[in-house]
Amino acid sequence: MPGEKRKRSLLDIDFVLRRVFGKTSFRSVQREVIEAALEGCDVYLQASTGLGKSLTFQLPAVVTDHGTTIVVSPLLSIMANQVEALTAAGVKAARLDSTITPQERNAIFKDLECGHPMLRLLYVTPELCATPNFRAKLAIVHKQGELNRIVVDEAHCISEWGHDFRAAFKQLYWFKCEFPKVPIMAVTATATHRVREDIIRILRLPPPPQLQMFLLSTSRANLHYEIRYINDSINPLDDILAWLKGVYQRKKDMDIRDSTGQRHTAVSGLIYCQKVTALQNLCIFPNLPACQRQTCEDVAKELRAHGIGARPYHAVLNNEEKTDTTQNWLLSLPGYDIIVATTAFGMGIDKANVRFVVHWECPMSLEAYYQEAGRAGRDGNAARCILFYSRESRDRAAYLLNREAARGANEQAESRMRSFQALVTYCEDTTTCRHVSISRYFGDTEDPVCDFACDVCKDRSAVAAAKRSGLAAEEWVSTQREMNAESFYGGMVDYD
Ligand SMILES: Nc1ncnc2c1ncn2[C@@H]1O[C@H](COP(=O)(O)OP(=O)(O)OP(=O)(O)O)[C@@H](O)[C@H]1O
Repeated sequence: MPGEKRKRSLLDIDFVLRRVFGKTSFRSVQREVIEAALEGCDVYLQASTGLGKSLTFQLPAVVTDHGTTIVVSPLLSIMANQVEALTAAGVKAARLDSTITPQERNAIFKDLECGHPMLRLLYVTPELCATPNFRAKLAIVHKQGELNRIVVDEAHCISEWGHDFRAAFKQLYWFKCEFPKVPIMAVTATATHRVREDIIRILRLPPPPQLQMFLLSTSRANLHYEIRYINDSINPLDDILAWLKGVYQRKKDMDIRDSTGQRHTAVSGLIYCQKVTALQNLCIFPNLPACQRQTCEDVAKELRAHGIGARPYHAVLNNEEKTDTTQNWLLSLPGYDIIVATTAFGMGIDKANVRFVVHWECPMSLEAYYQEAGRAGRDGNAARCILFYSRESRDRAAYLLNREAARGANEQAESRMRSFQALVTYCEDTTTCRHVSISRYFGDTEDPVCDFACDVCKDRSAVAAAKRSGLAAEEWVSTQREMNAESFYGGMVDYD
């Protein structure tokens, strides 16, 4: 970008922040990242969930008065939500994926080839970037001097050591080979040291100072992390009901004092449950104890029976039901305070006031847990992240991972198992601050300050006692596993 224009862009960023994005000030390093992008640098940005990383590539794309930014994203839902929000803000943005019509696709291609594309941001999948047709279109845009920047969102998907490896991401090295002068911006919340090295190497990002690295702490100070130790005979439902009722009561008491008049049950939350429907459940886990057979449907129904506005969300619902549930939850409507969902829910969904995220059972990796828990408290206010951990659910998750590895269904089995082990260590540990454990896993340079925002820092000995009384003994679990494999794994052994 010529000097004068660049200076003007730098002056315009505060105006665009307010006018287009409706924000009053920049958060954290947003300004520095945006300035580096506008200076034409390649950028690596690693920062916590919910920090506002999207703005750091969206704003430069808008403030530059010509040209297009290509955003490579792994998930259609993320693409759809970002394009919708940008369009609502009056920004010309589109996505090229399987969901658009041939007419829409042609219109996008026509715009790209016209010499002065109107599209400021074009969201694409990594698979599309590997196709000769799309590459040829980009070559035209580049030749016309209108290819401003390539953004690789969720860049950890590039690494086989990452938790969400996607083979097509590895082909993105093509951008630097073909367009060496077009800056690349790689963005992620969840990269370990090894994954970070892979991202930089595979994308062929240049050394500093052309590459500007922004490595921020993964810590989310406003999240309160806690583990609740259980075993197969304990149903998390009773615990959650008691906790929720306590929250509502405290809100009710405060409302009376403050006369705010706000609905005291308006506490937005997400409960992650592994299982989908009773049918699927019965097929896979026919012999599990009742509480372990709970599905999204069951949990939502139980909560509703206690007057709590909970709705299920899973793959078997039809699109209309899914949209209805999501929209009403986003609007915080009565009856839609809590979504009980499989982990597929939440990708790309940005709801500011989620006050809690509960994991009903053991998640499959520390990265997945950090990302899912990170959907709480995106407004910066305090939020709770509760994980119900049992050794039986740990072993069932490990069994599934091993089975997947044995079937050769996933070549990244080893790294998935390593990340799962990290999650188990995190759960079993009763002496290290939860924020510190997460930060160290991601290789943050400094330990975060917790300020009693986790169960360990609040009361270490109570956590140790809860673990002793809540978890089944290792000996018992291993005996059950060996002696009663079929009922322990709920028929999964037969299922093979
Ligand atoms: N400067 C700002 N002031 C106020 N809100 C902001 C600012 N920047 C971003 N936000 C808001 O922060 C929220 C999170 O932003 P975004 O979705 O970009 O997060 P993210 O860093 O990509 O997180 P994740 O990795 O979890 O997806 C959004 O609602 C966004 O509008």
